[in-house]
Amino acid sequence: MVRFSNVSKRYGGGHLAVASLDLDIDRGAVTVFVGPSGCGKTTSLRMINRMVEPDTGTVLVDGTDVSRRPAAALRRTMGYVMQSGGLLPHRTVLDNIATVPRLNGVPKAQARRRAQELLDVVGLDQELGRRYPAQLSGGQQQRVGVARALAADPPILLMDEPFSAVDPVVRAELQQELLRLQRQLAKTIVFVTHDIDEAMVLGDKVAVFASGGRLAQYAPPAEILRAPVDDFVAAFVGRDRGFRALGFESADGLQLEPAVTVRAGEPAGGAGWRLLVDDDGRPAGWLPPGARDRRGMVTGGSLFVLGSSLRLALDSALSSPSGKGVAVDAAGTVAGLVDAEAVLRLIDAGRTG
Ligand SMILES: Nc1ncnc2c1ncn2[C@@H]1O[C@H](COP(=O)(O)OP(=O)(O)OP(=O)(O)O)[C@@H](O)[C@H]1O
Repeated sequence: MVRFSNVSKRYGGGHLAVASLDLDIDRGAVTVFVGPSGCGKTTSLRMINRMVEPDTGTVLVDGTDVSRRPAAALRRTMGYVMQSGGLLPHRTVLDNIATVPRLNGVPKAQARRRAQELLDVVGLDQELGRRYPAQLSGGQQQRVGVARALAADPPILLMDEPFSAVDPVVRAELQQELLRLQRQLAKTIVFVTHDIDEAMVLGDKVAVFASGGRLAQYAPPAEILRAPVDDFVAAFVGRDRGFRALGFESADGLQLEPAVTVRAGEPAGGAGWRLLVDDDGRPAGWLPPGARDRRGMVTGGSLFVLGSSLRLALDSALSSPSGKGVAVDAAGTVAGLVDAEAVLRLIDAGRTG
């Protein structure tokens, strides 16, 4: 889809911003460029839509050298979302979203109707369409930026640190929204960030750049966590990478223990830890040894939803007051208990088997 072939760039006699980059970006997937500040991520991204021209090498989109296409026409085939949102302050939200379709000659009423639909797509209230960008929160502005990039239905979306100016909670929401959208739209997305966690959440593949514009590793996130190619990548992906890598491991095959449950209102017999459940069989909390009724109940501990990762399975056990994680099915009903050692045994079996 997008291919960098031996691409280099140096600005005004300085250091190499991008050094002999060879990279194939998969169609319909999210590719994340990640790395410390100044390592050439934005420069590489901007070479795709000719906002920056390479000194040597070629960037191909669908087999065509982008330098052979007029820059303005090329850019209209690619959505572009940037950190600041880049919205036009004197235009309403709807008119901002309709910008590219209007440039492409779509009549005003039709472009506005499409813009209205896109508000829904990115999870914004219809009523916000009449406002101006300054009357929106940072997270809302970023959603408008995504809607605007999608307006002409381009096959490629270029996103340059689009979520870095919003707080961590909104940022996590926007990441999940983007993944949801991508499941429906299957665009080719190139996403720049300096946040390795964001890269791991979003990327089907992650390109880790090092200083001097060198591509250090290009692989799916699980592989980068499991097998960083060198000390730079290992340091960049962080200390708890072993634990985070479990987030990409399936928990299928994990043996659950039967749960000793007590329904609210029933006598709480038994000696050890007992799990209190509501009338629908959903977990309410734990009764410690000796506790007779729900006045002695302790809550806390994450739930392990069946089908999710080993990371969540282990976390449910480690965070549980009883030391056993609570596994639930999709309806939230208790399915059994997770023992940390069972998780470790499964990891071990994967290593040796
Ligand atoms: N227009 C420019 N003129 C001169 N030097 C530039 C220009 N744009 C970028 N550079 C330099 O090129 C190098 C790569 O910059 P680039 O913005 O691509 O890095 P980045 O990895 O995206 O960094 P950041 O995460 O800080 O945005 C840096 O050393 C930067 O100072």
